This record gives sequence, C-alpha cells and structure tokens, in this order.
Amino acid sequence: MAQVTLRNICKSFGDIETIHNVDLDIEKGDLCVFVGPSGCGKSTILRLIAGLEEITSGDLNMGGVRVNELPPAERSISMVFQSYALYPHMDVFRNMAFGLKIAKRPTSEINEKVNWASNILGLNSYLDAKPKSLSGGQRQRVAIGRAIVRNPDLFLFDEPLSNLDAALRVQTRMEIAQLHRKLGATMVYVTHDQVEAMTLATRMVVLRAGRVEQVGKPMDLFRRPCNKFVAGFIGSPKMNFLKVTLMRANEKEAMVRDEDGTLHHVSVEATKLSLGEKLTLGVRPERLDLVDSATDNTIKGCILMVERLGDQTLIHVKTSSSTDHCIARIPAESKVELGDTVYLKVKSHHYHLFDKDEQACHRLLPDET
Ligand SMILES: Nc1ncnc2c1ncn2[C@@H]1O[C@H](COP(=O)(O)OP(=O)(O)OP(=O)(O)O)[C@@H](O)[C@H]1O
Repeated sequence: MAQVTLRNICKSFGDIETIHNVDLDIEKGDLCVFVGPSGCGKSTILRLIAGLEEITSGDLNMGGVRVNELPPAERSISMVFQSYALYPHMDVFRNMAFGLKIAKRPTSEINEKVNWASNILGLNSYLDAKPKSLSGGQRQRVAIGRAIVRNPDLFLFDEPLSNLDAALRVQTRMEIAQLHRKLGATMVYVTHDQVEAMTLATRMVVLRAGRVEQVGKPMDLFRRPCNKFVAGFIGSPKMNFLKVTLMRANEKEAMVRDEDGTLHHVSVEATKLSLGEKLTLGVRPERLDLVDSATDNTIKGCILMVERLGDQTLIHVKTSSSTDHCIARIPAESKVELGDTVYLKVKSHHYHLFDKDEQACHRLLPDET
C-alpha cells in the first residue's frame, strides 16, 4: 500500500480551481519530487498534503487512512521551507529541540535526538550558535535537523535550496540525498529546478497548470517523455523542436520532411499518424553531431552564438524548421565560428516525435540507449 495517496484531488481558491483531479501514489521510502513551471501548483499540493490548505474535493490518504480533515499537527509530517523559519533568539540546539520540547518529550530523549541529528548533519560545532551567525547552508541544515528529530512518517520540502548560492545548492542537495538514503524516509520535495529534480528524485512528478503531466523515474521521463511539454521541461539545455510533415509511416518508422525539404527517419511506432499531418520532431542538444554535408537526418543552420564551456561547446543555430533556434552540444575542440553554416546529424532512434496534439509517439529504442 502506498504511504500517501491522492485521489481526484481538486483545490479552488474562491471560484478559481487551481488543482485539477490530481491522482498520485507516494510509496514508502520515495523521494518524490514535484517539478514544473512557476504557478503550476507544486506548493499548493504540498500544502494540501501538509494540511495547511483545505482540500476542495477528493481524498487524501496516509497509511491507508483518509486524513482530509486531520489537523497538520496530527499528520506525522515535518516540513522544511525555503525561508528556514528558525527562531532567531534560540541557539542551534534549542531550535532543533523546539518541536520535541513542545511535544513534552523527556530531556534525555531530546538530547539524544538532537545530538544524533547534529552528528548526521555536521552541526556539532554550532550547537551554541545563533542562526544569524550561520551561513545560509548551515541554517538550512538546522531547519532539516529540526525536521528529522521528530522522526515523522513524511518529510515535506518546499524549495529548500532556493536561497542558497549555486555551490551550496549542489552540496546541500547531495546532503539531502544522503539523508534520504540514511533514514530511508519518505519525502516529498518541491522545486522548479529540473536539474535538482532529476538528481534527487526516486520518483518525479511533472506538473503543468494544476495537472499531473507525467510521473516516473527521472531517466524514464527523460528518455520517454509522454508529451512535448515534459520533453521540453526536462533536460538542460532543453530539447530542440522542429516543425515537420509526415511523409510515410509504419509500425517501425516515421519519415518526416522538415521545412528545408530534408527527410528524417524516426524510429517510432507511427501507425496512428496520418500522412500530411503536421508534427513536431524533437532532438536533444547532445544528440546532434557536426557533419560536413546535408544528407537525410541532418539539420542545416547558421551559427548565431557559440558558448565555449571548457569541456564542451554549445552552438545556437538558426534553422528554417525549428520553432526557436536549435542548440547543439558539441566537443570543445570543434572548430566553429559565428556565422558558419553547419549540418547537424541525428541517429534515427535519438529522435522524439510528437503528434498534432503534442503527444509523444512510442519510441523504439535500442537496448543501450
Ligand atoms: N492562497 C491563495 N489564494 C489564491 N490563489 C492562490 C493561493 N495560493 C496559490 N494560489 C494560486 O494557485 C496557483 C498555484 O500556485 P503555487 O504556489 O502552488 O504554484 P507553484 O508551482 O508552487 O509556483 P512557484 O514555483 O512560483 O512557487 C497559482 O495560480 C497561484 O496564484
């Protein structure tokens, strides 16, 4: 049985419904990450699970029991916010001990648990310090410590790394992943950063405008996005999209033509498509290889920008078919200059194809990809 289940959950603020029929199972031990653009409803769903917002309709179950009306304090959850929410006048020890004190736990248990948490989080040397003397990363660790001492059934994280600088974000992200493994805890984690989502999640939930678009393991969503939205949201730089027309189709391949007249052979099950249908071809920047001349499966374009990143180079290429310009990730030693005409080749099984409703055609991938 899943630890947390959402069934047909809707949430309205006044007359406006912002969360629409969300169904989701969060299994024990999952690190379930909600990801999606600003305003898609990530925090609202987290707050519904926490009991900080009232559910308009649907059922929220925890451990098999319906908890829609259960107050937050009775849900066995701990929440960690972006803003840390530490008490400025209390030292680190008292901040971490606060919840247990309120719960009137014996002093020996409080000492034991706070020491255990501060060991795990590397806070032993700071137990007497006040929050204002700590760095952002240390403060967030105290907030996490305060959450773990309570040993809840479920941890909820709302963009906990947003206030940290880039280096600290990576470090704290690793610490959260390690903590998740050490504790075997069930966690729900909200972020708008798809890299954070990919690296942390055991299960990723992609949301758009209050609806779940796709749920799955990060690499499954990366390899087999169910639609153009998920394909464009996961991956950095994002997937390139080209406007194409279907010329031929069978159960193993779609042959499409781009706006330059180049043919692309795409390894997908394409029997449901109609000849002449306008489609979108997707290809990730790392799947484009520089070649000398145009053949089938190449994209022709003119270099608009060259970004040399050290170990690799990104080229931004203007093409006739791409909805935006195309980005290709190429080896650092490639000799390319602004204004060059380039040909970028794609293997048939590296393409994605989306129908006129932006739904993905089933990809036929070889085992190694
Ligand atoms: N208390 C509220 N009253 C009215 N509308 C609200 C309230 N809280 C959230 N909303 C609306 O619900 C929608 C989802 O908001 P939510 O904060 O959950 O998005 P989000 O995905 O977490 O966004 P962000 O990444 O920007 O934090 C938005 O349109 C927001 O304006």
